[in-house]
Amino acid sequence: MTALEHTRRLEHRSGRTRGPGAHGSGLFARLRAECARREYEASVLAFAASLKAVFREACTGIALCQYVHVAAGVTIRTPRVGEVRLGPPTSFTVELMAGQEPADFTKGENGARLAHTLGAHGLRVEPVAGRWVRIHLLDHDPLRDGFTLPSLSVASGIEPVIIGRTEDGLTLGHALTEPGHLGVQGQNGSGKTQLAEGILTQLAAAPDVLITGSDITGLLLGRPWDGTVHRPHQVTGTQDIAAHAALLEDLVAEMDRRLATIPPRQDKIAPDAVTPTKFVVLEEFPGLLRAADGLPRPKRGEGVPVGDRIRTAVLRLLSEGRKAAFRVLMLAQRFEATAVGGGYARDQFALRISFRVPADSLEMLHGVDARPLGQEHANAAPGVAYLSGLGRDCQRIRVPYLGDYGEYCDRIAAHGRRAHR
Ligand SMILES: Nc1ncnc2c1ncn2[C@@H]1O[C@H](COP(=O)(O)OP(=O)(O)OP(=O)(O)O)[C@@H](O)[C@H]1O
Repeated sequence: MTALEHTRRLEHRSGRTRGPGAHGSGLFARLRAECARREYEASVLAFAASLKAVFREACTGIALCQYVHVAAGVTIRTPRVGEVRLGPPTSFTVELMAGQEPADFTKGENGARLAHTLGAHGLRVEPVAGRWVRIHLLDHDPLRDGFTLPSLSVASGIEPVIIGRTEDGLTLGHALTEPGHLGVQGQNGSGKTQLAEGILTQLAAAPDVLITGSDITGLLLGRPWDGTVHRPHQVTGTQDIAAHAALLEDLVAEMDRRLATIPPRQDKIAPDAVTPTKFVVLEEFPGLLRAADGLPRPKRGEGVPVGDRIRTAVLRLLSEGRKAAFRVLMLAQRFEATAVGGGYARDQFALRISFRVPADSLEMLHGVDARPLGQEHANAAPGVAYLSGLGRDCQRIRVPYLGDYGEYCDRIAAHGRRAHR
C-alpha cells in the first residue's frame, strides 16, 4: 500500500468515526462506540508508524540523513518524527539533525521528491521552536485557486502595490521606491498582461508617479490612458517606430538633468509631485527592437539606426536610472540577451518574474538555482509565476486576476490621475 492510499483510507475512517457513541445510550450502542474509538485510535497509530517509515525511507533516498559508523557497520540516522496530525492536511513535527536547516527539506528537488514519496502534492515547512519544524503535506497546489485584485490605488509610490500571493498565502507587495527594475517574461497567454495591468491600475492615481513608456500593441498604454496626465508620455503602435526612440531619448535626457541636480549630501532623487518616479513601461520590448531593426538603415554618416538608438537609451535607463527615480518594467516573451538589448541590460533587473516559459528561459532570468524548477514550470497555469530578486529567494507566486480588458479600462478611467486635479 502506498502512503497515499493509506492516507485516504484513514481520512475516510477518521471522518466516519467522528460521531459514533453520540447516538443511542443502550449497552450495545456504548460497546459499538467504544469499539469504534479503539479502532480509530489503532488506525491513527498505524498511520503515524507508516508515515514515519515512509519519511525515513524518503530522507534516505534524497540523502537528508547521516551515516554513522558503528562497530557492526554503518547505520543511517534520519530526522526524528515527533507528533503526527492526521489533518487534512496531514502534518508532523520533525527534529532537525545537527547541521540541518528547515530549508533543506524544500531545497532544489527535495520538496517535490519528499512530497511525492509521502503521497502529497507538495509540502510546506514551518519552523516551530528550537530544532523542531512542522512539515505540512499539501494535497493540492496552494496556488491552484486564483484571487481577484480589488479596485484600489496607492496614494504614493512609497506604498507597496500587490503583485501576488505566495504558497504560504502571504500577499506580496512591491513599492516603486525599492531600488530595482522589473523584468517579466512569459509565453503568450501566461499572464504577463494581467500582472502589468494590475500594477499600473494601482499606480495610476499616485501624484508622485508618472507612467510613461512604449507599447507597440497599444493596449496596455495608449487609449485607456486618454485624459490622464500619463498619456502624453506614452508612445504606442508601429506606425512611427522612430517616435519610440525619441521618447526613450527624451527620458534619458530627463534622467541626465536629474542626475546633474541631485541636492548636495544626497545620492539619489527623492521623488515627489514635481519630480515623480518615472515608471517606464516597455511592453513587448523584443517586438519593438525587431520592428526598429527592420527599418531601412540610414546611409553612413546620416544618423544612427533606430534600433541602436532604442538599445542605447534603454541600457542607460536601466544602468543609471535608479538614482534618478526611474524604474523600468520590461515585458517580453523570453529574456534572451539578444532580444532585450544584451546580457548587460538583462542583468540590470533586480526583480525578475517568469510566467510559463521553457525551462531554459527560466534559468536564463533566474540563474542556475531555478534549473530544477524548469520542467514543471514549463506547464504552469496562467497567473502562476516564479519571482526572484531584491533579497527574495526564487519563489512561486500567484498573480491576482484583474478582469477583462474592459475592467482595466474602467479602472484607469476611475483612478488615472487627471491634469486638472
Ligand atoms: N492571475 C491570473 N489569474 C487567473 N487567470 C489568469 C491570470 N492571468 C492570466 N489569466 C488568464 O490567462 C489569460 C491570458 O492572460 P494575459 O493576457 O495576461 O497573458 P499574456 O501573457 O499577457 O499573453 P499575451 O502575450 O498573449 O498578451 C487571461 O485572459 C486569463 O484568462
